[in-house]
Amino acid sequence: MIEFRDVAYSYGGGELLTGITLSLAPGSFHFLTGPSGVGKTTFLKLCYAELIATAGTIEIFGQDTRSMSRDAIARLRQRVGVVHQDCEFLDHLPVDENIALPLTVSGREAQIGNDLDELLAWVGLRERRHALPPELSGGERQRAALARAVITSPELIIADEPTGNIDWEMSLKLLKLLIELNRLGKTVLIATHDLNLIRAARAAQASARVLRIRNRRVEPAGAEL
Ligand SMILES: Nc1ncnc2c1ncn2[C@@H]1O[C@H](COP(=O)(O)OP(=O)(O)OP(=O)(O)O)[C@@H](O)[C@H]1O
Repeated sequence: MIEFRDVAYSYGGGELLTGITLSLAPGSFHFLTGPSGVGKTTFLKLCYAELIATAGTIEIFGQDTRSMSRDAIARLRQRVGVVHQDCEFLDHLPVDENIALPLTVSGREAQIGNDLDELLAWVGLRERRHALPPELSGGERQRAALARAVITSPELIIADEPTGNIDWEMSLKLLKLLIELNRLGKTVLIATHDLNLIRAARAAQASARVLRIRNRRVEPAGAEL
């Protein structure tokens, strides 16, 4: 699904990431970990063509991101659901309209009906559907962001520190949702610094793999995690 071949990325100074060769198979479940500032968000952005490698090749869904047109990148993004670290919403729109936004803005309003009701129930926000984003708790925001990321039925789900600001119980609920998505065949990639979350995931989903950024490289983590 995603192939990195000798990839490097630099924001203009020295290389932040270098020598990355790896692949994420369809249906796999990966964590990406490493201390703050090592480049986790940058790596995720390379995985959905928000950033283009400064050296090497990245293929997403079999397409080389360096040679893709803007339209092709826009089409590729429709196959990826991203839960961003900051979980921003349009504060003047209720939760359900925010979740449906990816369909509304791409002219697919007709799809909203039942899908949205099911999704609200799945993330436990049916009762909160008319609330405005500033009225939501941290956990509710994260679940709304996950619902928004998956409403278009993406094949790949990328979440950047999805449990960053929420308590442990809520983190486990969110993890359960991500594992369910993986069991439905979605490929899942989660950046987190929370090693307990990784341990909990491995207990529930034995095939979860862990990548770590160290010395500017993304590599499989050892058995210590
Ligand atoms: N647009 C940008 N321009 C220049 N430097 C950037 C840009 N975005 C990120 N950086 C720098 O690249 C480095 C890696 O940032 P990144 O956000 O990828 O790390 P991270 O591991 O996700 O950090 P955190 O865990 O704190 O979110 C940081 O030093 C950051 O300041």
